[in-house]
Amino acid sequence: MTPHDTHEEPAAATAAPGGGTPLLEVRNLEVTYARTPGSPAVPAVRGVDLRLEAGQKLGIAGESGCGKSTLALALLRLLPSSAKLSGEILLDGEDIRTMSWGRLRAVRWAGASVVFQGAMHSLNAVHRIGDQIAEPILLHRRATPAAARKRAGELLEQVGLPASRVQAYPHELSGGQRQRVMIAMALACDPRLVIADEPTTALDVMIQAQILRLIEGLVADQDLGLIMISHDLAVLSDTCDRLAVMYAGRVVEEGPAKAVHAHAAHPYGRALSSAFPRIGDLASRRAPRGLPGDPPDPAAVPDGCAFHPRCPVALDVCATQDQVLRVAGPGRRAACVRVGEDDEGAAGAAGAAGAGDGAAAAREGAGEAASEGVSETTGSGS
Ligand SMILES: Nc1ncnc2c1ncn2[C@@H]1O[C@H](COP(=O)(O)OP(=O)(O)OP(=O)(O)O)[C@@H](O)[C@H]1O
Repeated sequence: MTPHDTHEEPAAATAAPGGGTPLLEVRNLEVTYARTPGSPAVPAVRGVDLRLEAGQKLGIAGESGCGKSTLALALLRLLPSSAKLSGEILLDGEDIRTMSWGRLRAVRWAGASVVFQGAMHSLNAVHRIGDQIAEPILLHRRATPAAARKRAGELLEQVGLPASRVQAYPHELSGGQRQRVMIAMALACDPRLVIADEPTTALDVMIQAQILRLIEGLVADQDLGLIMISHDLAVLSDTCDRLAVMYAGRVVEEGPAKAVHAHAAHPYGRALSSAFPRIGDLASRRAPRGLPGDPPDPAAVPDGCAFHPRCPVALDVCATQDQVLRVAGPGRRAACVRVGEDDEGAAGAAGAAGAGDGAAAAREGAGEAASEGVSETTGSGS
């Protein structure tokens, strides 16, 4: 039985206020990459559910290799042919996974669009910026060349660049300006949903903040849905309404962004949030904590909870029992057997381990918590 089968709560990564059709609903999404003959397949995304309304901003966080980019590519069927995709991806109720290529081409610009990291690689070095922005408008909006060029200038102004930059080539712009151009391109056909995969990773902190504010403003003005992907929980909690934390291809925690960042319910969420400094931490010069160990090879995910070998508060049961998302507070879910304990046990032990003592020392803390009456049967869920 997959964890998906045993969800105790319906998928509610972002609750639909009116209960109507959400902008995006992802149900039990699985992506597996085939490898060369003889090598095991890589299950990169394993049973992910998401839900997003227009005007909402969902952050997806996790370490390198946990499947964030695969999830982003899957949402618009941009995966390589070696990837096998299953589940449902409903954009305004229409399944992206099963729609025709013709319909998909239209949806890719007008329904949803993607901003990738590294704008220099995504822009064509030999074409002027204006022509590159105008191209999808010509193709998908059937605009005249003059109207498409005019719209390209307007879009540049919308992202804070002078319309005259339509004449520029990518190498004539700074990294931050190029990222603004990528955002202008993503908005060219008035999409309902924008997926931004590490949109500010290559930029310095000041430019990063400007781009994030720009994205926030555009989402608010145009009532877009936004999915922003990053390894940096602090950036996501600053920009997004809700957060989903991924580990080894699964969502292991979800909830209101600021609450998850400040006080994660899953030990992995806590470790991830202590790995990135908050403003208060910088002021107090508190050093960010690392997370010992590496994420598992997706082709050989450990039995039980995939995080248990690194978990500072793991119990014996975690090595054998798969964990499913369970209620972890108002609007929050986490896939941890220890959800529901009082915080002093689990979070206290997590703090000890996060300070760098390693998993073994932390397990001692967990053991103490367990001997103080923490039930190992707390919501086993499997
Ligand atoms: N085309 C591919 N073929 C085979 N395996 C792949 C392919 N693309 C990604 N993977 C594997 O799938 C897993 C998830 O990768 P993915 O890029 O989605 O993770 P990520 O969380 O976005 O990482 P990062 O933050 O480093 O981009 C990794 O183990 C990766 O090696």
